[in-house]
Amino acid sequence: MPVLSLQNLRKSYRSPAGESTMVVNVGALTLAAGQQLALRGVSGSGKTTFLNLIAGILRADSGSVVIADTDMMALSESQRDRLRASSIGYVFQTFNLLQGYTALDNVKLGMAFGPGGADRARAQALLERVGLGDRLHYRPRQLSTGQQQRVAVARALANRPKLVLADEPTGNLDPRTAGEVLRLIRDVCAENDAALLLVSHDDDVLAQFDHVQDFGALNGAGWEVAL
Ligand SMILES: Nc1ncnc2c1ncn2[C@@H]1O[C@H](COP(=O)(O)OP(=O)(O)OP(=O)(O)O)[C@@H](O)[C@H]1O
Repeated sequence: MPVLSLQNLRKSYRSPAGESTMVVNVGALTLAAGQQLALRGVSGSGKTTFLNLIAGILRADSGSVVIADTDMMALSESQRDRLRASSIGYVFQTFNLLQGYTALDNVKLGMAFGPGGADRARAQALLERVGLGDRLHYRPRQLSTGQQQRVAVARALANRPKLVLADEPTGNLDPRTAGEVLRLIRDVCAENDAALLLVSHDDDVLAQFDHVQDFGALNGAGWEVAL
């Protein structure tokens, strides 16, 4: 059974002038456990919208998104939130860390709704693995941008999700740290047999993937991807 299976996914936005613009129009995409796919896309091409539809943060106008055996489109918003918390790790472009909490607590909170609940030892081990062993008790505003991004990566991976979505996950890191963080994301996904769907415009990031698709060219034409 695929970890992610979507069909005929469409999403339009209304412009401030009231015109409807279709931003996502994807015919089919299937990812099995352990598969890793990168989508190359320029700014504004709809990549974040696409990931938000898969994560159930946004609701599509039509089409289907199935995570393992659960149809996202059939769920209420709170059910989608629960499914996302238990099965999906999302590394957001803007991190979305909770400002009032330490790095360690941010990772533990990310685990609270997962299958194993909050696990301090695992949270600490992941933060050590992203090079933040000496920043466990720092709050986001006491961390550099790149350090915040690494906390976000640790949080997304903490639950051993079946599906990991990553939106420019290394966009704020220097090339060396970016390479390490990307390696970490890919290794943890491989260890857990998780599927990984990453979007980026960075050629160094894309070069690490065996499977790369051009999102900008293919979205809108109702494209289909099967690895
Ligand atoms: N709530 C909204 N209402 C109207 N238009 C929107 C809305 N959200 C996004 N858009 C438009 O949809 C398009 C795609 O936005 P999206 O954030 O998905 O792009 P992206 O490819 O992730 O870009 P970036 O890499 O710059 O983050 C943009 O042109 C944007 O103006």
